[in-house]
Parts: sequence; C-alpha cells; structure tokens
Amino acid sequence: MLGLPDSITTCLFDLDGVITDTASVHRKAWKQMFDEYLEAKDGKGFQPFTEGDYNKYVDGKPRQDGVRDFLASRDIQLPDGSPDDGGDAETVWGLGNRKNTRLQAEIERNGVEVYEGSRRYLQLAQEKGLRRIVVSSSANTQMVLQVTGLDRYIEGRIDGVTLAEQHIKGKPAPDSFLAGAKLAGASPDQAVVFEDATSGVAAGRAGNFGFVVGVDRVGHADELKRNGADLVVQDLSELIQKG
Ligand SMILES: O=P(O)(O)OC[C@H]1O[C@@H](O)[C@H](O)[C@@H](O)[C@@H]1O
Repeated sequence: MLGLPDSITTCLFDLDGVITDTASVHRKAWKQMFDEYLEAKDGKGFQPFTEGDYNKYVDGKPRQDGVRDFLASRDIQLPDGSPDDGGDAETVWGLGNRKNTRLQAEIERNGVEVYEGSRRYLQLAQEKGLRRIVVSSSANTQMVLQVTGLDRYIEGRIDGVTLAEQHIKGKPAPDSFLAGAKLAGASPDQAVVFEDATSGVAAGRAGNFGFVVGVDRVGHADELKRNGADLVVQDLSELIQKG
C-alpha cells in the first residue's frame, strides 16, 4: 500500500525536508550563525561553513549535537552553558539559541512551504488507516505543524522537546524512532521511517525498522543508500504512483 511493504502499519515521518521545505531554512540559519561566529574568531580569512558540513555534522541531529559536532570537526570545544544563554554567549547553548532566533524570524517572515506530495501522502495514509507519527529532532516541530495546518494528519509527535524532557538520544541513534513506533503501539518491523538526512536513515537502519525511505531533495541519494535507505525517492508522490 502506498509503495510500502504489506507488513507496514505505521509511518514515522521526519519533518524538515521530508514533509516541509524547512531543511533549507535550517541550513541557511546555521550557515549565517556559524560564519558569523567563525569570522569573529578567525578574521576575514575564516573557513566558511559549507553544505557538506551541514549534511555531515548538523542535519537531522538535535540542535546542541549539531553545534558540538560541527565545532569538533574544526577542533573547537565550547562549554555547554545553559538553555537561557543569550545569542552572544560563546557556549553551545548560546550559538544554538542564536541560530534559533534567526530560524524563527525567517519562518515568521516567510512562512513554511509544505511539499504537496507529502501533504497528499499524509492524507492518503490517514484514509487507508496507516498510523502517522512525526519524529523530528527539531524543538520547533509543534509550531511548524500548527502554522501549516498539518497537525490534522498527525497522531503523535516525538520532537526536540520530547527528546530533552525524556532524555531520549537523538539521531543517528535509533531511540527517537523507536519511541515513535512505541507511541503508535507498533514494533519496529511494522514501521517505515521517512528521512532526508543521513543521520536519519542511519537511525532507521540501526533500529531495524521494516522499511527505510530516503527522501533526496539535494542530490545525495548515494549517501542515503549507503547509510541505510532501502529505497530513495525525490518526492513522496513517487510512492503514491506505485499504489
Ligand atoms: O533547532 P531546532 O529547530 O530544534 O532543530 C534541530 C534540527 O532539527 C532537524 O530536523 C533539522 O534537520 C536540523 O537542521 C535542525 O538543526
């Protein structure tokens, strides 16, 4: 059904880049923040944050892990600081908060675009009785689902807020998807993971889920396959066509 093996009862959807066109908004906010930080630290000749850096160290991971993992790749270590650190604090929380302010301002200014193929897929999955859970590392998940009206299709959510509250490990660990399957009362082999990030498909593989769909919006299909996708599509409408 809907391009999935017959054994699948439950869909676990990543949000940014799978359902909504927000991976690009995150990427832009990360780049602005890191470039600003690196330039202040190293001067005009600083080595900018690249798309490769985003895909490898940041994409799909909880915010603080993204800050830590990218900085570690440049041999930089900062103290964690605390959640209420201002954007000017040179801490993991401070830099993460600075990026979040930019992200939220951008969403407020331009809204959020929903991939039509994904909205249609959610609707059909609902009509056909498949369970529908969003599993995202983003602490902004609820806001994005609300402003887009997508919350009407979603039965449950494991997101950046849940991860922090319940001390659940972020992607590439499989724990957030396992928590999503549990929320739907499904075993991992009955669930499909939809992911656009290499850390996300790796989490799908590590959790032994029934099926892992990689969603390639940026031309990294090979990376998605190598890291755990059983199938790679460019848009969920391709799965609808499979029937
Ligand atoms: O900063 P937020 O909104 O909590 O999101 C954390 C991460 O959430 C993921 O969904 C995005 O792919 C990442 O780019 C983002 O960094």
